[in-house]
Amino acid sequence: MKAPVRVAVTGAAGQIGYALLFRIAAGDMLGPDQPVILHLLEITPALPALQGVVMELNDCAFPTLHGVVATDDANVAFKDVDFALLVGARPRGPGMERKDLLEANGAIFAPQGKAINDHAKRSVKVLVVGNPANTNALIAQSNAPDLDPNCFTAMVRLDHNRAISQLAEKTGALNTDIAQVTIWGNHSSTQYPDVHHASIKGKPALEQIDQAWYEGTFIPTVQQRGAAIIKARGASSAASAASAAIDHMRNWALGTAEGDWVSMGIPSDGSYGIEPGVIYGYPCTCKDGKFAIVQGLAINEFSRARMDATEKELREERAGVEHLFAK
Ligand SMILES: NC(=O)C1=CN([C@@H]2O[C@H](COP(=O)(O)OP(=O)(O)OC[C@H]3O[C@@H](n4cnc5c(N)ncnc54)[C@H](O)[C@@H]3O)[C@@H](O)[C@H]2O)C=CC1
Ligand SMILES: O=C([O-])CC(=O)C(=O)O
Repeated sequence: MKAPVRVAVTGAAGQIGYALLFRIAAGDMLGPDQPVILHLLEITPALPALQGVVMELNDCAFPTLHGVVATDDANVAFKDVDFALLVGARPRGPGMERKDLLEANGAIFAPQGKAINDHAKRSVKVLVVGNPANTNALIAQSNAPDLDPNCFTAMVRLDHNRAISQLAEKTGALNTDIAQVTIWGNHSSTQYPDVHHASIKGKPALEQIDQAWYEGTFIPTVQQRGAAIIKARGASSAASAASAAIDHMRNWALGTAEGDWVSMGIPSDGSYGIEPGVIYGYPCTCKDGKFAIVQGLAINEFSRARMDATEKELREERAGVEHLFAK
């Protein structure tokens, strides 16, 4: 067994929290040889419910769970943490876009970014799940000037996994037969699920699906999947979101598979003509705890227009929250 690492999860008494904590504690995120100490943050009124979750975590007697800290104080929650999953935020209801949550949720991420800046390990890996995830990640990052900007990422992995599953279902392949799918841009309905470089059973995906299905069914299905789940369940996706968060962190910490990549919302460095200063979904490989953007992919006009549209939305979201950035 390795020495334990500290993993903060905010919104720990919420829907996603309930699907996430037990898997992290069981070793699904960092491996069965990596003990964790969970740091759980909630708002004060949710502390009794959080205590119930802590009781259940303890009752599982997980070999990899070496401790739990439950608190309503962000300075305690982020103290010395190696990983932080920022889930705590309001979910949307039917008929809303995720950016409609910006006013209610944006304000959560400035103080949390500052608390991470002041208390977390300098190597902390932060994943923002709470919506609108990309812009909330930007708010947190801008309030953490002492940390490497690349400590902050946003979750587009659920969209990535949805894209894989749609392709598998359409072509009768297994999820594991599909590689090199990309979600560019925002975790919103402007995201661009790109299969131009993807393969199914080692052969180009675009040769195995027709363009009409790609444009008319696949792209809108992936873009609108969150809304479809809300309509069906009456609540936003929780178990699949938790699973994607685990995938994102596991790959970031432990690496991506040879010959494949994953989609991560990361600070743009100008790659693919995307303006720096937004958190944008890119194809990434991970090694030794660091991510790198996959470079050199050919971008045709179809892709360019969609990559630019989602960048534009992110710049607009940013313009609406600049008052929350650290001065
Ligand atoms: N990026 C993605 O792919 C996805 C993002 N989401 C988003 O994740 C967020 C959480 O979703 P659910 O767990 O379903 O919501 P939920 O309402 O069940 O749970 C949210 C929890 O956060 C807590 N919370 C609120 N403010 C907080 C603060 N300042 N500090 C700590 N905790 C706080 C609440 O008390 C609540 O327990 C929502 O914004 C939702 O839209 C959901 C699915 C996928
Ligand atoms: O759609 C929502 O509001 C929740 C979410 O982000 C998703 O399921 O992708």
